[in-house]
Amino acid sequence: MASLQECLKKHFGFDSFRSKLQEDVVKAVIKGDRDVFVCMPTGAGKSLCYQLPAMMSKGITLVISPLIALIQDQVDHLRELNIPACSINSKLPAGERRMIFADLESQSPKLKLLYITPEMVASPSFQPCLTSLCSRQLLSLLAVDEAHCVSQWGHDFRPDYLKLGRLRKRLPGVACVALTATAPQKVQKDIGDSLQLRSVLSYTTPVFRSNLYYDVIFREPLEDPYAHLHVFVKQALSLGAGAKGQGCGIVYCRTRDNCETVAYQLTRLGVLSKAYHAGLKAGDRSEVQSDWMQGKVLVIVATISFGMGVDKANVRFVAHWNLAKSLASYYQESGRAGRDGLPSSCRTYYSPKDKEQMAFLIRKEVASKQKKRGAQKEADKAGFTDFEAMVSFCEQESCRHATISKFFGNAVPNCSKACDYCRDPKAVRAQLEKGNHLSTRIAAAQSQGGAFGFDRDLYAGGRKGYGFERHDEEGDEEGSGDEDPSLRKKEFGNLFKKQMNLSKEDFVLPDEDCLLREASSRKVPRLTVKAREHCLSLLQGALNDHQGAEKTFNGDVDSLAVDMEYEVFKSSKSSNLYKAGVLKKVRELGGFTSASHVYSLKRKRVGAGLRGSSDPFQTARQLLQASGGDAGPPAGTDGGGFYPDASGGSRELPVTETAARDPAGGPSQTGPAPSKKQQKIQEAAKTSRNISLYFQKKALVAGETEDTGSAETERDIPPAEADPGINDNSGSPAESVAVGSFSRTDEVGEDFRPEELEQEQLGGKADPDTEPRAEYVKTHLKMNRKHFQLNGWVSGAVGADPPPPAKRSREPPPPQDPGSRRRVTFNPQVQESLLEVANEPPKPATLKEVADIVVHCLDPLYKQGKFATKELFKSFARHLSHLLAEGRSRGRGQVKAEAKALIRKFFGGVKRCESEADWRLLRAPSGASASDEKGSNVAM
Ligand SMILES: Nc1ncnc2c1ncn2[C@@H]1O[C@H](COP(=O)(O)OP(=O)(O)OP(=O)(O)O)[C@@H](O)[C@H]1O
Ligand SMILES: [Zn+2]
Repeated sequence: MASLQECLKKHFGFDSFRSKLQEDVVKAVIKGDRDVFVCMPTGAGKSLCYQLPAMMSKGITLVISPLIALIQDQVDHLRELNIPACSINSKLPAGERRMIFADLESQSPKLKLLYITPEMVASPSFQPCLTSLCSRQLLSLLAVDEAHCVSQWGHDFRPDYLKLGRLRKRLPGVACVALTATAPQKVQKDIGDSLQLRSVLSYTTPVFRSNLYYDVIFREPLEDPYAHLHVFVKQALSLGAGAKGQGCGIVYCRTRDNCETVAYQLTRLGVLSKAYHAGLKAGDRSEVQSDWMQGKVLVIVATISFGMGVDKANVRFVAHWNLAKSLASYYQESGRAGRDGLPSSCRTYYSPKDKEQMAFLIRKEVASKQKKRGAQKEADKAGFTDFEAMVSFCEQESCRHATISKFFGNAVPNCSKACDYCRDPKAVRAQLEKGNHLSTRIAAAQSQGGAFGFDRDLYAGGRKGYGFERHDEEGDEEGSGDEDPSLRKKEFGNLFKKQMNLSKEDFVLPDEDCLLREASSRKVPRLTVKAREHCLSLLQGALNDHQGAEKTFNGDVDSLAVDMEYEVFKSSKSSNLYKAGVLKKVRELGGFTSASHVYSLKRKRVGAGLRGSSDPFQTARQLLQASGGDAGPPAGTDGGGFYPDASGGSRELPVTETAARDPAGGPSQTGPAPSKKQQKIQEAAKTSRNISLYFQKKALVAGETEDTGSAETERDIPPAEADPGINDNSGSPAESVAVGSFSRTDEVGEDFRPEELEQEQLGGKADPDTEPRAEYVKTHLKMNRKHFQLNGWVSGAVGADPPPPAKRSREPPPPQDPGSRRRVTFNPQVQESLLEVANEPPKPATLKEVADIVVHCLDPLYKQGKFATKELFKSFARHLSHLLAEGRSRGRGQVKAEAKALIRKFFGGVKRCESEADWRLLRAPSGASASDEKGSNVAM
């Protein structure tokens, strides 16, 4: 029999093991007399720990992996190496499936590795196969990848992983290897218990990485946080005067908007940075990633969706602009720095507001988990405790490395001034004291419950614990389409009536964990905390339904709810006004939509990820027909310099006693290049033709060329045939806007917004380009009409025939023009409220709104041929929007005036825009009104 080394070379093309630890694990697994637990960082080569033994054993290795996409990566990779690997999954065409089963049932199956999800392994259809393999002793090893998913304490808990315990019982003679990159102590214990690991050999890499310098900066007290970040980036990348600079960096943000803004600001300050998030088209995303990988872009500003599988050695810093959701994830994300072993920095910008928002999101996530699987208190605490650990990391006066090591059950390391506390404890204290109001709150909260007042009983109570039932989420759960909208209206109305009947003295102070801003303010007469919380939950639900795309945590959208509520609260003088304001926002977001809308989004979302993609397992046929391919020797990977301190060792301890783990771990995704299927997933999530697309990539740098993939973005805009009114600007880069604009003024009323179309797209709307287009438009119109009717909870016109369409205009309606809402007969009280809203000082325009305005203003000029290319038009629109949105709060009217003024100014200087350099000198308006501007050579 060939030696271990020979097999390593023959099958995988590696000359040696990546580390002693890897070699030890492989040997232990091959020996097979004990179960093995492996905790090694991402990219350290865990897969080989079962793949090599699989190739050296007689039978088949069953690999459990949580995601089809991850499985596909692995299977693809193995096939490239000419290794017989396959997966059985629900997406497999019947023919392929039959062939795989036939092979498994044959006397000597060709397959060596069979990848399967925990759901599939527990499914009745797989049982006969499993039994047959067992009874013929053809199962040589059970490998459980991403084993932390088994733990309710782990952030990626997957209930189906719990079924593996039962599976284990059915395979008494088969050794098991459990692998993870993320395992705090209690997770390790769970893994051992749940998988019923026996006499476990534990192999782990210590978490401490001496080359990483950790620090925490309180963001709020900073005068100019972006400038602060910029200084940090320059230092980390050695970009000082005269210095050549080295390496690159990652800034993590929670929201897409933050990504865009931070990237813009850093670029503006001189460090070329690009945003990376799920709102970008797949092509743009891989371009950004590849530019960053190649060093063309120094800083990637990303949501957490970036980084899995990215294996770049010279990341000199990882900064968190927003708080990570747990210490485990923070460690994992920050651990992407310094993989070459050179000194690197990990910084968190901490903000109490961030903390509140994150707590809010976690609570929401927990509530939704509870809704799905019933109360599981222990599990639900995990999110909070892990988050509390993250907060403590930021707020404690102690060594950051020590905090991390303890969290993962390691001994306290010798930090040697590799953190801000060990370097300068006084400065850390001073910073904490500066955030004094914060500490006071924490102290109060801690005296009641956990840090931040996470009253566990309350959380365990789920949505009820939140104060009252949140019907806004019920429809989603049922997905049945038979939800009665009047219930919502009634609930809302009753609540208000009840709350408003309370006397002043009845004002109930907010709970400690109340997320409302200025929660105890009595500014609005008769508006109670409870009513505000209810409104917050409505906004939150609407935002979630509206946005829906970024799956990782979905934090992006939900966190806005708190701000939105506060915005309405701040600007409301009466509770009626407040109520109208909230409803308006909910409606704008497409809230109170019919359950059928909710259903359609759900369906599409599933479709986006899993349906309609080219079958990733097509090559199974070839494989089983032994055509194999001629992959030749595998691409070797240089293993050098990876985690210089990644030493570890085997200890003959039960997992429960193990102290250990990884640097930089995380849910795995092998290979940096996104797989075909992942690209499919990304693509489905991308196709936003909303105006926000104009902002979703680069373009922040003057002189930078624009990708032409935008044509793709627009290809699936519903065509004009559905209604001639849509047609009037076909071919224009702003056609997406036109669809929305048309719709607003069409019979469905002014509520049909381009954002809704975007939502459909982001939510993975069943390919509009395969759906008959007229049907597509019709569906939207119908849906919107229903939504509008539901919104008309005070309307006498619900169900009434729509009046003839208003004159079509390509301009959006004035933002708060009550007259434009002609279709619904409002209850006078609310009508009055809306009028009051209209008289309120203008709301500050969001970047999206600014963009919308800018494109509307620019579109005619594009049509007049004032831009050499469509890309220039878009790039200019982005630039202008950022200029106008930059740090200033003005209403839409003012923004529009300023936009027009700037455009006039610009075209006062150039006849036709030929290059990005043309607008290099264009500056944000300094309060000059449109009428002040002169010299325009364009009519607007
Ligand atoms: N002995 C080795 N020599 C060189 N390269 C290796 C060796 N073992 C593994 N690798 C390579 O290291 C890379 C990372 O390996 P792998 O994907 O198994 O990491 P992992 O620990 O499973 O990470 P994750 O946590 O993402 O699952 C792969 O490209 C793999 O081919
Ligand atoms: Zn320290």
